[in-house]
Amino acid sequence: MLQAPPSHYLLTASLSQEVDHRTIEEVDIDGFTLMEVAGSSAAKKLLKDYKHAGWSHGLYLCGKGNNGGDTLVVARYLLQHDIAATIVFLSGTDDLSPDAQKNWELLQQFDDQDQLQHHKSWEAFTETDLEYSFIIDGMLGTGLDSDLRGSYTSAVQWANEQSTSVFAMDIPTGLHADTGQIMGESIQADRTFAFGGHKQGFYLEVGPAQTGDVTYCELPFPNQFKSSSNTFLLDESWVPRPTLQPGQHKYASGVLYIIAGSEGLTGAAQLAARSAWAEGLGAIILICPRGLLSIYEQTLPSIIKKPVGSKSDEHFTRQHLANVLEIIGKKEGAVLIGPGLGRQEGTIQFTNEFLSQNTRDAIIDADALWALAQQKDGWRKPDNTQWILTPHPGELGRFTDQAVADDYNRLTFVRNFSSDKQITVLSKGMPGIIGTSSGPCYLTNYNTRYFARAGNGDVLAGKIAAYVALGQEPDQSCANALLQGKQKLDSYLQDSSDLPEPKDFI
Ligand SMILES: NC(=O)C1=CN([C@@H]2O[C@H](COP(=O)(O)OP(=O)(O)OC[C@H]3O[C@@H](n4cnc5c(N)ncnc54)[C@H](OP(=O)(O)O)[C@@H]3O)[C@@H](O)[C@H]2O)[C@@H](O)CC1
Ligand SMILES: Nc1ncnc2c1ncn2[C@@H]1O[C@H](COP(=O)(O)OP(=O)(O)O)[C@@H](O)[C@H]1O
Ligand SMILES: [K+]
Repeated sequence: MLQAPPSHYLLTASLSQEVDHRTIEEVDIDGFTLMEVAGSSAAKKLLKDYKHAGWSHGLYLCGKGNNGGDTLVVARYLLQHDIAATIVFLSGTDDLSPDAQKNWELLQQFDDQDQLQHHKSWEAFTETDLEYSFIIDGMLGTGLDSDLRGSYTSAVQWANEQSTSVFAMDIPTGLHADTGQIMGESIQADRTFAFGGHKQGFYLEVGPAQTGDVTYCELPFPNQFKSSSNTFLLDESWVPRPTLQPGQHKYASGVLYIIAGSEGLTGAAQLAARSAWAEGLGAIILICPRGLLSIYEQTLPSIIKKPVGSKSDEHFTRQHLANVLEIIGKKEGAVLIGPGLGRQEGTIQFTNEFLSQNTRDAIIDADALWALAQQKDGWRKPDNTQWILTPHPGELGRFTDQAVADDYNRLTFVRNFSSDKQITVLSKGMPGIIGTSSGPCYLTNYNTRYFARAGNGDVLAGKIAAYVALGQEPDQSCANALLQGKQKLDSYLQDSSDLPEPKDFI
């Protein structure tokens, strides 16, 4: 099972509030202290990372809640470094949260050189006309409860039009912490300092474009308070690399059966087989309709081919079922089914009967997903097997009548679907989402659009299947396959500005 470190737990707004609250109530670290840790941590990172930027004057946009309070702490630290501060209180200063109020009083005491100005409304501020070295967004944090109201909208629009860098405290104002949707308007930050946890919405919908770079600032929250998070950020900083143990015998270091290909779609089978082979498997056995054997004999020399049916067969049908089950019954191994199978009626019947009788771990991709979805909800994974489904958004949508158009709904659906069906689901797209049978979901944070070319799904399925055949858990196999593709993408882009092709990810 994947085990994300606490820095990679993704928080919703309510979980953030619960963690704050429990830390204050149960471990007796008060809110003022938490605010000090949050603001000082962001301030120190800013001072360190931008020490050569020649900052002289910052603009701080503050709401009346604790997000505004964090921002006043930042202003105080930077003032200590001779960076003047203009504070704009969008909701005035009469109704600040108690900790923000304390910090406002404190900040004024640190202004011994008259470097602090403030305005008690957005309208009061727009009358002035100074140049600022940066803008800090401390208007709203996890307390956002609706589309932006009042002058918050104008302030956000104005900040987004400035050429100055914008740094968001905790979350860009207007971005929904759970869904990644924009609530009317949202700050488009250059960088976001996430206090005590990344928010789930950073990685959904437009989240990545609004947050800019995300910097995690640790707060003294006991890890167990975050443990009800069921969503995690997947990146190479923590996912264990696969440990491949080449066996003495070809059948001892992982056997993968691939059931793929049909007339006109043999390329998908070849890409999946090559991709899996590159991971060092002992043996790959490509089961194919006999009519296609000659193609694979020429293109896949390292792969063992087991043809079924007669020479005129160019797609799978039910008549092949007994033979296929017999082949995969011979040696332990995993099964990849789907790439290029086609959607003939006979193939759909073959696939569904195969899946109901197969007792091997199975990776179900492409046309096998199509076949499965034809059964509507009337399918169950046989006991004692592990299944991984790898749907792209269109394929995922066939398993549900609910809308999965936005990422939050997709995440919710993937979580419920994986747990109801007791399977692992790799929902392809941006972000990629791995859903597991026990509940946890994992989100990618990199640009997956480079993979949106025909054939990349076959390569990905081949990699996942290879890792399963080598004995990795399903969630780990999906994570490794995704991140391996990302690594290949990064190194490809270092040398080339062309669009990568599927072969570049093998
Ligand atoms: N001690 C702690 O707990 C810690 C907290 N931390 C920090 O606190 C942040 C959460 O603070 P928070 O809960 O005070 O909420 P926050 O986002 O500042 O604003 C709430 C106010 O906004 C208003 N408002 C809401 N929606 C609005 C809208 N659409 N348009 C306009 N106004 C709107 C609403 O006003 P009302 O409707 O009540 O008049 C409400 O009063 C968190 O993100 C982190 O930065 C951590 O750093 C350290 C520990
Ligand atoms: N390494 C990877 N990391 C993230 N996403 C990936 C990776 N490889 C493939 N994908 C996802 O798979 C999709 C391609 O799969 P799919 O649409 O099924 O294509 P096809 O079956 O035509 O090859 C990409 O758009 C991307 O979302
Ligand atoms: K903010």
